[in-house]
Amino acid sequence: MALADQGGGEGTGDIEPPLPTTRPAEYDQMEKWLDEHPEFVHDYFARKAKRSMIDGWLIAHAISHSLGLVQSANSSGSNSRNNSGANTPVRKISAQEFEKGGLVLNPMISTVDGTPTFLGSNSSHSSSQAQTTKSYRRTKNQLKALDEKELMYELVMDICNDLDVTSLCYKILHNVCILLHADRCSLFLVEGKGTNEKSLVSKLFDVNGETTLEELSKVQEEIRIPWGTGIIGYVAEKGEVVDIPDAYKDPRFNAEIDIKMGYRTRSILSMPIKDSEGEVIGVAQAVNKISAADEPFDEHDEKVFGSYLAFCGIGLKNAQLYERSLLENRRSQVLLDLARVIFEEQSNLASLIHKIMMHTQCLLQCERCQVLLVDNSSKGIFSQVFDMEANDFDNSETYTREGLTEPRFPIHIGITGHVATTGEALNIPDAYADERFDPQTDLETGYRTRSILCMPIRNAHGRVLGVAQLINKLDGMPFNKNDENLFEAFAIFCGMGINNTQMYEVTVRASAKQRVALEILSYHTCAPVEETQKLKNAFVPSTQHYRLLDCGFSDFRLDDDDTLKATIRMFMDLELLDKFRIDYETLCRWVLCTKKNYRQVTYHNWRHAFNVAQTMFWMLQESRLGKLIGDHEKLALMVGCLSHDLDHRGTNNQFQIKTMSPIAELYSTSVMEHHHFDQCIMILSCKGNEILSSLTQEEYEYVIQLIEHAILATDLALYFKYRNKFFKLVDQAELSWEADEHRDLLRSMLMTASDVSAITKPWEVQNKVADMIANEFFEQGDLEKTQLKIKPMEMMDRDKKDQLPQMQVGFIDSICLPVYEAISKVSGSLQPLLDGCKRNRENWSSLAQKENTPVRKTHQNDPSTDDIIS
Ligand SMILES: Nc1nc2c(ncn2[C@@H]2O[C@H](COP(=O)(O)O)[C@@H](O)[C@H]2O)c(=O)[nH]1
Ligand SMILES: [Zn+2]
Repeated sequence: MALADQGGGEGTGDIEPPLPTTRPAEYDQMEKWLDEHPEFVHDYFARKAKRSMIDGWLIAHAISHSLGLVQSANSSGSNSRNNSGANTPVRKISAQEFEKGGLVLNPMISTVDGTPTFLGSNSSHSSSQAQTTKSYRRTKNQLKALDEKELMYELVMDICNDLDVTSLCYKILHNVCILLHADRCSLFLVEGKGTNEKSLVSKLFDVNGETTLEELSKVQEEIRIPWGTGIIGYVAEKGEVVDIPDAYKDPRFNAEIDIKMGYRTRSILSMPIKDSEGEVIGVAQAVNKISAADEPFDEHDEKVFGSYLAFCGIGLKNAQLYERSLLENRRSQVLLDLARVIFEEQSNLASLIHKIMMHTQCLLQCERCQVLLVDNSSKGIFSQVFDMEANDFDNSETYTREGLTEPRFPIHIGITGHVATTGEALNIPDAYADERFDPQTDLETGYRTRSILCMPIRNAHGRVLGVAQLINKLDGMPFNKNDENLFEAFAIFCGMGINNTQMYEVTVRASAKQRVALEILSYHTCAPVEETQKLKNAFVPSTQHYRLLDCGFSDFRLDDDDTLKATIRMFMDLELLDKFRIDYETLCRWVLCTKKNYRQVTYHNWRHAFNVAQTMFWMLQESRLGKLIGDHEKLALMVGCLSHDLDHRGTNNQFQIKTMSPIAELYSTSVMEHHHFDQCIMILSCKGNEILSSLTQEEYEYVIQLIEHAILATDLALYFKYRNKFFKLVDQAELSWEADEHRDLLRSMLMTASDVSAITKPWEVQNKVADMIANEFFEQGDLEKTQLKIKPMEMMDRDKKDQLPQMQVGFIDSICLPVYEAISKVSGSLQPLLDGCKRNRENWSSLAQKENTPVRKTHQNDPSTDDIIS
């Protein structure tokens, strides 16, 4: 928004109407008076200025540095660019400001009305400005009235607190004019390091006692003088004073400027300005002493000049250091802004690159900015090209013209190709003089490329992801060192941002692929409609029919359909359907699906899960436990038993770890048990399987937590961990139904008792089941031998199959008997389990004696068998 528009608010009266183009004479007089009374102006504004006026000033001064870009970008503060990410404020300063000093801008902030701005109300610029204006300055006439000592004191005081280089230089020259009665003064500052790179740049030129700083900064062009050239160059190089009475007689004098300015130089007094270490940091030059007889500068002038410049040197050095620190601060702010912008945009590559280009173009003030990304799969081509022109700021919709250029073109062509393939940054002042430059696009579009700055964009590992290219600086100059440095920092941030975004996109794709895979999987794992209908319509025989309340129950005589119906019968008898409003068809589908998700492995299959559930059912129905255990717990225990070995692969936890299976990557302990629980949740959440859907959220969370606990408890490692606590509570008759921890322990022990309950079954059943278990172990042992090339533990080594009886005795002694003894103490009705277990021990023991091998405590999860496991 232009400054004149600021007063548009009707009736605000804050801003004066714009001045007419031809100003009345008194305005000029008034302005002159104001110029001469800065302390009054300052005081007046401090008291009277409105915030809108200050904003107007800030905007006007910011805009003048940033060409038309700022206007269009400022107006983008509206929400019209939501998708493009253009709402993110862009710091509107150019890289040139880093070189020369100028406005000091605050970090980007939002104004009270939410419009993004970088024009903070308490900018450090205003504080430095305040330093230049707050000190009281005497008028020229007042100064004339002072004697030489007083004058020197006044003029030293005038400069000693000013930290703004431009204002300080102006004051120095203004004061030198007064001190030396010079007609004009100029000041040149040293730039660059090392004799070869050093030069002198005019800071202020031809200042006289009347010119204001504002007038000077409007008209002055930069004059650059090579080191050692002319009078100024000589003074700087030699560090000596040069006093020339008649300039035209001195061969070092260059009359060109006189000709250009229409001025006649007579006498010159040129003197080095040195810092406290004696290093020349600038040259001040006084021209034409004003005196009645046109006398040149004399020795006294040299002395006065020298004394004053000694103070000026210290002040100037301080101001330069201060300016540099502000510069560094601003550089950090710009890079921080960019970092923030980059890291807040991680999801959309196009939007991220747009933001980067917007910031780059604003900062480095160039006609075009391009980002070309190397194709991920085929490294030989650029697959994405983003192109932004300076005037694209005006049109939010066409901000990046990705696709205007052939989107897939070979990487090795032109400047960008060179940078992408070599990783080398290029700063080309004249594109047409560089043989790597391909003028084809210029020819086709009529555009004229002049200067190019091209940088590789790398990821954290140094891999080139693409290139960023700037074309034609707006000021017509080639890109300089400062541009290179800033652009390099940009490229580093871009690399990180682009890498993150690409990774994010890969992750999103992977996650989408995973979801598709899960959809397919869930289709295949869910029960088919016909099977569900068949089970739903089937007659479900009684508990007695299936002998579900026989302690010696075996599934051998049941076919698969019977196992499904018997499962439903158990849910019915436990009244779980009524208590938890489980839809009958949903229960049928869930049971079918659960069965389907058991693999056809030798032992850890659906039949095992069904048998475990039957033992739990028997315990809940036949013992006093059924009265003490709550309905939610019963539901969780039954679901837990049926789900506790879901998707078992016939191999144990150690095998998952040894083979570094994906499941072992997910979990470090109770590896398979966690997987069984995950599968259980997956099935329970599948559409049509939601048997817990009528529970309140709180109930649901509680039951799920109980299921998880129940399934994890089937890891014998956890059984060993917690059983002693339980045994102690039981032995000391301290088990309390009120204590959650005791209930947890009891449920865990019931899960173990059910899981290994084949050991309690009649001998024919136990013998057959033990055979299945042993065979599954041997299958794992075979895999370990053939695939892992390791010696399996004895229990899994088919060469040791004769040792099965004594191993079974070991299993009974170390795992089974203790748990059955403990739970039968909790409820006498559970004694049949202990009795059955003992009977089987007898049988295995006598077989072992026949084999004549000593009984060994042998089990994979028994801590006392660590020697065997290792
Ligand atoms: N050596 C034997 N191990 C057995 C027997 N019955 C069961 N088990 C093992 O116990 C755990 C139970 O956990 P699960 O949840 O995986 O079923 C498991 O390691 C079984 O292999 C047996 O008669 N002998
Ligand atoms: Zn099991």
